[in-house]
Amino acid sequence: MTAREIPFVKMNGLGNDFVVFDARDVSVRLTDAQIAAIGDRRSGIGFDQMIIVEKSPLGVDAFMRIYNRDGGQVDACGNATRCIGRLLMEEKDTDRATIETNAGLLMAFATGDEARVTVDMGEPKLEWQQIPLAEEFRDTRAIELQIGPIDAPVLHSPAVVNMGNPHAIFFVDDIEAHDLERFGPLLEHHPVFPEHANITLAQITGENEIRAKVWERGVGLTRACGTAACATGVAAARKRLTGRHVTVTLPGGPLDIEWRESDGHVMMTGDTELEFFGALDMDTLDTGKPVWRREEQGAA
Ligand SMILES: N[C@@H](CCC[C@H](N)C(=O)O)C(=O)O
Repeated sequence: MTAREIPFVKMNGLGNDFVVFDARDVSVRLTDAQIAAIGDRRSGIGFDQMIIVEKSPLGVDAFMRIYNRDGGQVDACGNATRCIGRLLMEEKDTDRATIETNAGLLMAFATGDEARVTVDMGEPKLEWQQIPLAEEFRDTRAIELQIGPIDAPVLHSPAVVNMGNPHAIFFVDDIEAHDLERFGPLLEHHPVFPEHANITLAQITGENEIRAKVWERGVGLTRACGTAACATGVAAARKRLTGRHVTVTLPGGPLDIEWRESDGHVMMTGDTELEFFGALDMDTLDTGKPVWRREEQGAA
């Protein structure tokens, strides 16, 4: 490793993938353009989110900073929380870790299978100001949207939930019958969402079984979105479409979501994958084609 290289780990949760930098002992500061260059799947390393692990100001195991592929910083990422929880638990050789985020403190728990991690994602926020929405809606189980170019009436009344980030969930009969790639960007930027929103299509497929696909704010279609799965579980239970313990199956695989009765917290359990270790040449970041390499010995 040369002086200007920084190590990274490539991980994913159900195919929602991350480049993770450890900035606990070195400073990693990147511009929006540099983040977008690293995230580009053709000319960079490629990721849905970039994660920077920092020292926790509150003194817990670590602080997790999250960036979408467009370079925007966001407060929550469920799949990354499981991945970083796994890294921290392996590092400390313990069965739990506490992660500070801009959305609060999150706890990760080992399950006995090193790749499978449970995370306490905290309580969902359900008031219109907390989503946030631009205008008052008393009942966030279904809000009426005015959307010109989208013709299907079913796509006008999503449930909205904040899981540390804003989500709109449209319950439909068949998630394949709607072109999420076409209307995802319109809904993400709808004026009712002043901070934009992650857009989910959800289909009830059985008792406590949901299929979903997600257009992520700042990214686009992803293989999975952990906070969207949590928000979908909460919304389905609030609408009495399911109970409080569901399996949400995304294109990348299933997540077990339980909205606990005892304290209102959302528990999420699912797989993580450590893809490879690598090193990034910091001197090439502004060329638009960052140079990086895999570390052979790290491959898992
Ligand atoms: N993939 C994530 C969510 C990442 C942030 C999201 N795109 C946003 O802008 O809020 C997850 O697994 O939760």
